[in-house]
Amino acid sequence: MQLEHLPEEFEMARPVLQTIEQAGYEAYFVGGSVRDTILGKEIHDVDIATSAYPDEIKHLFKRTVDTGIEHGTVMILDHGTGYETTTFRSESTYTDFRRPDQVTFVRSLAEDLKRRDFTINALAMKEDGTVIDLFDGLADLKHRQIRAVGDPQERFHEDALRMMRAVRFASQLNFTIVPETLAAMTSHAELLRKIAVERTQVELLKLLTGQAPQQGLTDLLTTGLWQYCPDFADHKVDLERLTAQLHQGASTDLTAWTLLTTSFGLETNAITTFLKHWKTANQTISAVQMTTKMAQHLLQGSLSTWQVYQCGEDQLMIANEAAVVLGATDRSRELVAQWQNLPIQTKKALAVTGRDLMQAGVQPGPQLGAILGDLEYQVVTGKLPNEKPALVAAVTD
Ligand SMILES: Nc1ccn([C@@H]2O[C@H](COP(=O)(O)OP(=O)(O)OP(=O)(O)O)[C@@H](O)[C@H]2O)c(=O)n1
Ligand SMILES: [Mg+2]
Repeated sequence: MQLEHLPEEFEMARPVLQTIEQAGYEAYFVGGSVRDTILGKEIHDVDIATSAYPDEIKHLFKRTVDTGIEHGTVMILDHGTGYETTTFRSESTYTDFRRPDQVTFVRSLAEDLKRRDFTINALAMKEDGTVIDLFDGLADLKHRQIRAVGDPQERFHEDALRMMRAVRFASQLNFTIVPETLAAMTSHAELLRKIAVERTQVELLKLLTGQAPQQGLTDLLTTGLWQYCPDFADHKVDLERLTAQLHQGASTDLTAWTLLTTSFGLETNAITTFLKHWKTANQTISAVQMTTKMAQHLLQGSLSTWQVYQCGEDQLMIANEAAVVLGATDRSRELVAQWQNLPIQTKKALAVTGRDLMQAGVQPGPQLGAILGDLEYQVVTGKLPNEKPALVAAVTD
C-alpha cells in the first residue's frame, strides 16, 4: 500500500529520512503515527526506526538530543520539531519497551518490527509513503482489531504494560481485542504487578478518556487486569456499574479520577490514599477531593452558593459531568448561572484586605484570617454587600 497524501507532519519529516538514507542507512516512520495516519486520525509525534547507530545519526545532523543513547535512541531536532530516532532493536530483557534493561541491536527492520506489541503498531512507512506490513496490521486496522505480533504470551512477558495498552487502544480506537490475545491477557494479567504504577496510570487515563471506554473497561474486567490496578480490588461491583454507565469517554483526566472516586464512594481521606497509591500529583488530590464531594452533592440535588464558589467554574463542570454519568440530572446551565451570579468569584475580589481591617483597629493574628474568612462567606452568600465601608463596619461595630 502506498499513501498518496501524507499529513504535513510527515512531509516535514521527509528530509530527515532522506538524509539518513543518503548516508547509506535505512530509515522508516514507525509506531502510532503510521497507524493513526492510515486511520485518518490526527497525529502527534513522528517516530523513526533506522539501521544507523545513535553515534552515526549524531554525525548526520547538526542538532540532536541524547534522549536514551544506551537504548539506541537519539532525538533529531529539525526546524523546531523533535524526531525520536531508534536503532533497530530486538527483544531482550526489559520491563519498559521504551527503556529496555538491555538492548540487542538487530540488522533488519523485520527483526525490529516483530518484537513490537500489536500488529497495528508494527507497520512501517518509507519516506515516499509506501507502507511495510509484515504482520497483516493493515487487515487488523481494517477489521478494527488489536492483535499481538506473533506469540502474545512472549509479547506480554517482554513488557506487561502492553496488556494495559491493549485495553487502552480498545477504548481509544474503539477496536476489539482478538480472542487469542485476550486469552493471553487473562492468563498473564498478574504480570502487571511488576509494572510501575505511573505507567499503568497513563494507560488507565487514556482508557477512561477514550472514545469507547465501555469496551476498554469490559476488557479490563474480563481479563482480570483490574485486580492489579491499585485499590481496585474491593470495587468490582462499582467498576461493573461504571462500565454500564460510561457511554462516552471522560472529557478530562480529572473527570476520569472523579468518576472512579465517586463511584467507589470514597470520602476525602480515602481519596488521598487512593490517589497516592496511583502516584498522582498532590494538586490532583485536592482537585479530586473537591470534584468528588460536589459530584456526590449533585447526585442528591443542587449545590449551595457557597459550594459553587468553593468549587470554581472548571471543577463544577467536571463534578457535573461525573455526576451525570452516574445518574444525576445535568445541571450545567444552572451551575454556570450560579457561578456567574456570585457576588465575588475569588477571595482576591473581596473589597477589604487584612491591611484594611488592621487600619480599622483589628489586631493582627490568627483571628484576622478567621474574620476575613467570615466576611468572604457573608459576601458570597449575599448577607453583606462587597463594599469596603460596609465590611469594615460589620467587623468594628
Ligand atoms: N510497550 C510498548 C510500547 C511501545 N511499543 C512500540 O513503540 C511504538 C511507539 O510507542 P508509543 O508512542 O508508546 O505508542 P503509540 O503506539 O505511538 O501510541 P500513542 O499514539 O499513544 O503515542 C508503538 O507503536 C509500538 O510499535 C511496543 O511495542 N511496546
Ligand atoms: Mg507514539
